[in-house]
Amino acid sequence: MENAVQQESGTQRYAFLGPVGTFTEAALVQVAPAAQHVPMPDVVTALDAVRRGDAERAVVPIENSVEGGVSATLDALTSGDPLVVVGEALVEISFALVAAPGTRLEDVRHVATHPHAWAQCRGTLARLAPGVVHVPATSTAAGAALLAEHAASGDADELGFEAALVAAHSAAAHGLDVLARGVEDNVGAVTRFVVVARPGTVPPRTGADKTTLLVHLPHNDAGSLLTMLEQFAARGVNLSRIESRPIGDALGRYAFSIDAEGHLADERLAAALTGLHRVCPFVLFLGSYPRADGVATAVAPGTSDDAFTSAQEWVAGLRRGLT
Ligand SMILES: O=C(O)C(=O)Cc1ccccc1
Repeated sequence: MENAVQQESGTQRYAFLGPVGTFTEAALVQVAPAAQHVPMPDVVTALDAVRRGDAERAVVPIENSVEGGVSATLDALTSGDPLVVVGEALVEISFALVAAPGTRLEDVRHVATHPHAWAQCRGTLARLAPGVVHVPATSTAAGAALLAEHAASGDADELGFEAALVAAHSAAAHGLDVLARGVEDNVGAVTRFVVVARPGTVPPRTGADKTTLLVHLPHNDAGSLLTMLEQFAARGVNLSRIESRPIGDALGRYAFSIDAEGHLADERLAAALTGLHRVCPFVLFLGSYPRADGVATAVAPGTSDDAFTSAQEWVAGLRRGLT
């Protein structure tokens, strides 16, 4: 079976946040090593490639243990033609500082990298190279690629940065000098990546699944957040992530991006969804998929599939006049 999946992914095109050497590529290698890997310049372009049918899947970062949610991904997933999450991968994150051959640490005043990479290394870099300034890049590897290109053509001075922060595992591959390794502020940080597809079939339930949703609050008064959360709590559904994103039409209007433990096929999760549908003006189902850590969903007493179906049968019986 695994071979069949592998073979199938071997013929599939997976768009990812490129270029080669990003953490996202490392996540893609975990989930579909045999697939065709198609680097994209940013998350929006990677997701749009799936929307257009130019790729079957996209792999993009969604959350990390230091900086929290990746807003660009959360927003791009939920605007435009529908997409769903069909899988996830976890990558341990460690960074290296690279520069054109011959550059000394004391020459480094500006460092190009992805904003999430900068946020995870700024403390260490401030100690290593006091006064150093961040130059935003679309990815870690994109900054390094520019450095390598300009070093080769001898016009590195025009670039506006002297170094790049890259994934430690690919530091050697850029053809640059490694000035420092392990420059992250938090050792053991992890980033979570999602595999995204066009809506269609939902991956089968494994017993260790997550469901991703976007929800608008029922009404804007005291207790509206609680009303939404009660839909999960009353059915014993635990949340592994919840964060607010501005809806964008007016100040103070927020949507909630949520990961719930469980699968659409779980009765307790289905019951939570029906509750949300009743009380919230907008609920977007963004997929049920196996958890990367394989941790089985905890089932509180009275929230198993059997408990839900026997309760439904009892009510059905009452309606038929049985007592
Ligand atoms: O830029 C990359 O290499 C990415 O894959 C995005 C990213 C950046 C920083 C931490 C985790 C993922």
